[in-house]
Amino acid sequence: MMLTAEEVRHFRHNGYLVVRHAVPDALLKQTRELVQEHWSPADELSEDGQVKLYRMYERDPGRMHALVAHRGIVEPLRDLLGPNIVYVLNRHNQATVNGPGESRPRLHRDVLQWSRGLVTVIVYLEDATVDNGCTRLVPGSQYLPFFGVPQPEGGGTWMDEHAELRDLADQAVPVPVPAGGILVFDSLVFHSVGLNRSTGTRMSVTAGYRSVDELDATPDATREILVTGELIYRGNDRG
Ligand SMILES: O=C(O)CCC(=O)C(=O)O
Ligand SMILES: [Fe+2]
Repeated sequence: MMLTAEEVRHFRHNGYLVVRHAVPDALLKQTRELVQEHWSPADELSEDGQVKLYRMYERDPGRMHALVAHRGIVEPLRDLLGPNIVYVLNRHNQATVNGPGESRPRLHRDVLQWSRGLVTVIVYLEDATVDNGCTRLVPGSQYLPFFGVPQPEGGGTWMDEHAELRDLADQAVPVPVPAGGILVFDSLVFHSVGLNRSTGTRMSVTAGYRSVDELDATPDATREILVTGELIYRGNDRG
């Protein structure tokens, strides 16, 4: 075990966990350079006001694999998800540049429901502080019921579209994480980027992981990358 039983319980109960010093400086620098090669300050802003560069793995499989399969990330994930884990290419797989004053934060979930679960990992390439718009989240909100309404372009669920959830918006807490640290959360936790009141950027990579699906006999290699263990199949339809 890399995480303690208390940390695992914290993740399950509150829905998130911060792991400091997960990514070493050289890998952090290499990833920052990669993002800088693909980012232009003129890039269009996302719904919540950030520049988001999607399909990062496809843009540079070598450097992205080095990051998303790095043991500083995968080892804590093993304690949460078991020994067989895939990185998904079709949710997140993105670099984010949260620029000064740009964001219009909206709390949301990254997936619709728990039985098709996902874990979101945000790797901070620069310090994420209260001032420059660190991620905010509502602890324990992974246990709230299903709030469907799929978005037109896929993605999760916006809290502000559900009147029943309005009072919870005030319960979001900021989670500062120094560069090289990661925030791991149950993708059902309501969260958002924070407003950047500083003069600099807050650069990060957002990644989605899940356990290998023991009932999927034909994993789609074009949409998931094994990062540890093996692609097991345990369906009892094999005669
Ligand atoms: O960058 C952040 O702090 C949050 C990003 C996020 O929620 C997302 O990309 O889905
Ligand atoms: Fe999100």
